[in-house]
Amino acid sequence: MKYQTRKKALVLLADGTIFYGKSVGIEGTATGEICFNTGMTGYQEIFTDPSYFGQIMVMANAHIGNYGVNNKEVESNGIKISGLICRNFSFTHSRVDSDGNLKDWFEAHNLVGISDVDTRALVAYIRDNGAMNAIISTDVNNIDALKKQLAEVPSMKGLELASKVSTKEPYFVGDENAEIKIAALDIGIKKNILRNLSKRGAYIKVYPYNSSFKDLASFNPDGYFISNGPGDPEPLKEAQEVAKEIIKRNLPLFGICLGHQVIALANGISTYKMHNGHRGINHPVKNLLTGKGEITSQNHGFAINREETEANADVEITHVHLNDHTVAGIRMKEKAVFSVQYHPEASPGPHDSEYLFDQFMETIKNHSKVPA
Ligand SMILES: NC(=O)CC[C@H](N)C(=O)O
Repeated sequence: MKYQTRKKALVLLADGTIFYGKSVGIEGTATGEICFNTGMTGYQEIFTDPSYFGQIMVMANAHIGNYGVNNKEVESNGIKISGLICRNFSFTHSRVDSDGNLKDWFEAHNLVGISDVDTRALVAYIRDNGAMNAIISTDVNNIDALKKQLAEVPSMKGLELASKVSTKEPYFVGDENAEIKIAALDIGIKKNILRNLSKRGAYIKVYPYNSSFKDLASFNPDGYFISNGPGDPEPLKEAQEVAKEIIKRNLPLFGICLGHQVIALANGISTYKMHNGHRGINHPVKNLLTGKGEITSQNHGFAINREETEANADVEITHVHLNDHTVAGIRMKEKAVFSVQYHPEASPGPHDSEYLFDQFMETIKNHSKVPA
């Protein structure tokens, strides 16, 4: 392999802490909220997950890039993280069905990445000190200017980001002759959710983030879906309005992650920013309805208020995160409405929770049998 001269680069945290590393190829500066993912595989799916928009990703896995990239393993139309921090970046890769290497892919998408960072120390630091903004840069001699630039980066709390990643125009997925029609509100939707719905026999129309209930209802769907996505759920008033209208009419509704938070807000349950979110592919969740455990894929920095959920007469907690007992899933007692804080579509991650898509299809089928 040709020896690469690699520029020194740094990570500057909002509290002034600095970690040094080397540029993985693209020189420049990137900003965002720093977060870490503990998954040992699935980097390409993570980098393209729209829920990570506006975040600098620290990969806890020691090796990134070693299996290259594959054009099919994407969760959206491009890289959505704002920058990458890792330990060892592999400039060569080995995998039969790869379409190229990660460095070229980063260059094609203009992504700033830093390797050779002591990611174990950095992950422990963020874990202990909580989520905060950061700047990564190859401009290592200009720390005062970087500090100024970092001070301008908005806080994730209160930040609306769905509009940055949502589709501009509605589009369709699946077989138009399918038995079940679903209207999906795209506030940052992952492709694997659409794959999971279409492979279960759904024809889906995906709507932009600011669509109204009337827009979605014009498709005459059998069920409604509100997607995952980036940012704080609180400012997403239009999406909350859509959820309220669906709930009012007792129509089938399933929400994932940001969609789950929107459904909670529509029920008057508040959300809060966690000290440090859940991001990884081995998070244990208990299904309180079956008593069974699930190993889940997670990616969230906000959660819904547990006390308010328990006190809400219309809502019941169905799933609990076993590490910290945060709410991982809810359903509405008298309605065909349920949601989870984690990712049944995984990608990456284990498929223990795929049954939730089956449950959604069943809910829709049973619901349509009930006379209106
Ligand atoms: N994956 C998601 O939908 C994340 C939801 C929200 N942006 C959060 O961080 O909690």
